[in-house]
Amino acid sequence: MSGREILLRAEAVGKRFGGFTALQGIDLELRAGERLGLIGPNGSGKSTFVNCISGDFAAHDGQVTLAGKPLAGLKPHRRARLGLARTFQLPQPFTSLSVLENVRVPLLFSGEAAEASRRALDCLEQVELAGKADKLPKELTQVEQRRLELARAIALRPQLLIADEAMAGLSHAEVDQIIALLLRLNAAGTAVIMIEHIMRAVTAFAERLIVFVAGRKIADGPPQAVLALREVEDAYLGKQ
Ligand SMILES: Nc1ncnc2c1ncn2[C@@H]1O[C@H](COP(=O)(O)OP(=O)(O)OP(=O)(O)O)[C@@H](O)[C@H]1O
Repeated sequence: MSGREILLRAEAVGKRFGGFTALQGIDLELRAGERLGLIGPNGSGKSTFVNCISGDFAAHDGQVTLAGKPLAGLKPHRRARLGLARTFQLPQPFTSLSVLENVRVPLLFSGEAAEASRRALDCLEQVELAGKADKLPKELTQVEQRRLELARAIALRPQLLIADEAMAGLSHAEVDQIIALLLRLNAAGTAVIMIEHIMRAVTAFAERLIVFVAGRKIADGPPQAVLALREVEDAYLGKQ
């Protein structure tokens, strides 16, 4: 892994909401094809960090580069074209469009219009939703809606996929389905940052773990070593 090039580099990223500091001094290097788990107690800044990377929020401090290109000032769709994709904690499909159309939308904006339908169907096959291409999102089960959210995210063949709690509310078997799907995407070359509270999913998936507490990164390393740290245990027991 250490031989691969740096894909994402975050340096001293900080974000405030009014007088409240939600993130401070976050440094992170992620290599191409890496599987990173991002964990931390509720409110520790995980989604805020993802929002700063994805362009949904503007960071107040620091900078983020993807494959060496600064992301500051770029709208989310421009970041998507550079190879960055994310899912949201609550799936955000276009409710009046079919499942297939939902996956076609990002492709239409990317200049791949001619082959958008073929590519959209290919993405639905990857997430095992091709049989429901003509359904509306509301006709899907919860796990199918999560898979649709992932299909929309991978439509542009991202180099980096950030999955923000893609498994919340799912059954044990459904969680396994999403882990398998993310592992397949990763095996095909996509780096993945998994933000997740379901610890067995994180440990099954991630080859490296970072931990946020109160807007700061307190640990970064191999999962078993990170989870054995006293300060990580304390954070989950509410001692920090
Ligand atoms: N738009 C916002 N305006 C004000 N405060 C915000 C906003 N978004 C997040 N925060 C605050 O920033 C802190 C970090 O929130 P964030 O959602 O990033 O945490 P998280 O680690 O993702 O939590 P969870 O695991 O519950 O999703 C919290 O205290 C939250 O209330």
